[in-house]
Amino acid sequence: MNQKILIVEDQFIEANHLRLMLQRAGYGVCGIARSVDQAEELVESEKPNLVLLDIFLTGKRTGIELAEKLRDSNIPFIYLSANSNEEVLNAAKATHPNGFLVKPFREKDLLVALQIAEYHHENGLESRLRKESFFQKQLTEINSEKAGWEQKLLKVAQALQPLIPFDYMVAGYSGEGKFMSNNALFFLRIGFNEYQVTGMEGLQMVANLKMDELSSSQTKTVVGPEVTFFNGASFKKLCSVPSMRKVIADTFHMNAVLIFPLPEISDEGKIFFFSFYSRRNDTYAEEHVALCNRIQSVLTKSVQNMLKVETVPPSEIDIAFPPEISSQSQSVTIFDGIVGQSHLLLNVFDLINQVAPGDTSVLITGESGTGKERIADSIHALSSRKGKPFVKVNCAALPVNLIESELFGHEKGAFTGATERRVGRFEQADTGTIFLDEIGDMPLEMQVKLLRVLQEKEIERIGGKSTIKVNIRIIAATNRNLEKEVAEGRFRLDLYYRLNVFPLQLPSLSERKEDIPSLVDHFIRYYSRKTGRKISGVSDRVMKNLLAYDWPGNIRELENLIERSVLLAKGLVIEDATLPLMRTKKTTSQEEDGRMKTIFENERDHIIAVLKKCNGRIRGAFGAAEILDIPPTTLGSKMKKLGIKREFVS
Ligand SMILES: Nc1ncnc2c1ncn2[C@@H]1O[C@H](COP(=O)(O)OP(=O)(O)OP(=O)(O)O)[C@@H](O)[C@H]1O
Repeated sequence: MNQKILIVEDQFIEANHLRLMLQRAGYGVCGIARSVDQAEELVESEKPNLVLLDIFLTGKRTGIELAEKLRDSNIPFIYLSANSNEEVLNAAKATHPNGFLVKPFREKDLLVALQIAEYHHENGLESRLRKESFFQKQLTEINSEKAGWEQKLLKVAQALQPLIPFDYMVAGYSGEGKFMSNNALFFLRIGFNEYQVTGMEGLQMVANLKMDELSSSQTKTVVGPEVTFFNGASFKKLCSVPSMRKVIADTFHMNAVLIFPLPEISDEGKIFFFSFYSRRNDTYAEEHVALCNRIQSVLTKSVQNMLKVETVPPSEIDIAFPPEISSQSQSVTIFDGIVGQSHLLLNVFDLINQVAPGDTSVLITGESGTGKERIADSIHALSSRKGKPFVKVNCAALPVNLIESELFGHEKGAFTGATERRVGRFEQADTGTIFLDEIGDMPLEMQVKLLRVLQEKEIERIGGKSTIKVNIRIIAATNRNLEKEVAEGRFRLDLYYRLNVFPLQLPSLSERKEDIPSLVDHFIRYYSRKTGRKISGVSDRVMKNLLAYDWPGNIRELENLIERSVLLAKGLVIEDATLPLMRTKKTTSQEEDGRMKTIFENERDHIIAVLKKCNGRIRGAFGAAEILDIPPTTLGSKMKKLGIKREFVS
């Protein structure tokens, strides 16, 4: 074991004790630092493989500051700390540690934590390399295909998504020019593997700008030769002056950008570049810059090839560039039964796609009824454990005195009433997955036992004399704020860190109201089939109310309401759906309730108003598409997305 470990700990006795434990286990200790300054020097001179990091140290700076540097240098680290308050915990969590040990800990805990950290670090590197080599393979395939420039770039966009998350991507030359205006492509993500692709004309139309206004924004958009990113406030500042970035941010509500130039490809001094935009305001980080630098040369070669085989000379491409093409690939069906296409849900799909194949523990958080159990089903179904046991345990529903025997099992005669041997849930889940729902409700004394299962992958039946090895993947879920639970002493910090290897936060329904129309459609179809009733939709008034409601019970509440309404509907359309009055916002006009409409509601209302004027007619002269100045196909897809049905508005 040639591992060099740096100990960053200001308590001399504790540091020395740690050194002895590590050396006994065969690790090399390359230094002990008492402050962040000392640690920085040792990191520089000794290049440790791993750092054990106390949070509060001698001097003003804390271990959390050092952690950020370690992350940038790709050095794994484990925090050593006593239970801390919520603020410190959140800051520590944000640095993505490779482990967390709560003092005092046993030698065994330390060694297991080290093994896990090494495993995750190597696994992380390995999965990164795997993803990157898969991307290179995809590029080779794309290059060998006989397809047009836009089709090829679309495939590049799809291949880039798992490496660089984005909601909008631009590819083209920086600055103004004929070549650029005909070849720049814009990719709006509208599904898991689905994009709407437009040229400049398409963007011009959606942004509602004149072509010369857009060209002038384009001229002002400078792209340098370096990979750069802007998140949140710095992105806002970047967009405070006119540019293409401002147009995109304003039109599609973006909050971060990563600019990835390919300086070797230039035309009359203009550099070819990709820009990735995200609606989240913290998406991009140094790791994306490093990734871009690693894939830059292969992507450059690939784009050069695509440009070479583009048969139509750029100057001959005229304005007849298809205003919109879209793509949909097979993989859209992998999340069968999980309805919605909001960017927040697409982010969740990306994370599931990333984590499902491995054995990593997953912690799903989110309000009650947001679909945590649904997501757990999906992770198991997409993993290599599919077809093996999937055992669900609701920790809140188990009586405290039965929970241990339920989870671990017991031997015959282990306690009064144990007349038979019982195989516990962990054993039942062997080779498969166990889903621990409502983990935040697990009593503290059981948490210690669960921690042992997670660390040692073995259990002991109550009254049993030997340990039993189990091979299980753990998915846990809670609607509680676990950080708060830890800070208030109700949840063990070390267990929290062991479960939180891969956190998955589900958005509430009120954060993704644009998914309501498709969820309503889905539940109506489901309950119509189930009850044998023929219901085709909800009236426009009902949809308005559903969109204005804030859904404290999330999807479950919506599902229950639709189930009830399907049963009670008098005709083919649900005309009445009673929502709790207190929480329904008035929808008649924004002046009445003082609430400003969202862009989504505004767009929906405007389209409905136009459709009403045209008696539901979409195409042709005086059709809604003509009045709205968008292609009928675009209007069709917008109506679908916004839950507008022609028959209900005419
Ligand atoms: N995206 C979705 N598409 C369709 N149905 C969904 C979706 N998400 C959840 N549901 C349905 O909503 C209901 C509630 O979901 P689920 O039980 O998974 O929520 P939960 O977050 O685990 O709730 P709790 O915290 O109360 O246990 C279920 O009937 C589920 O099938």
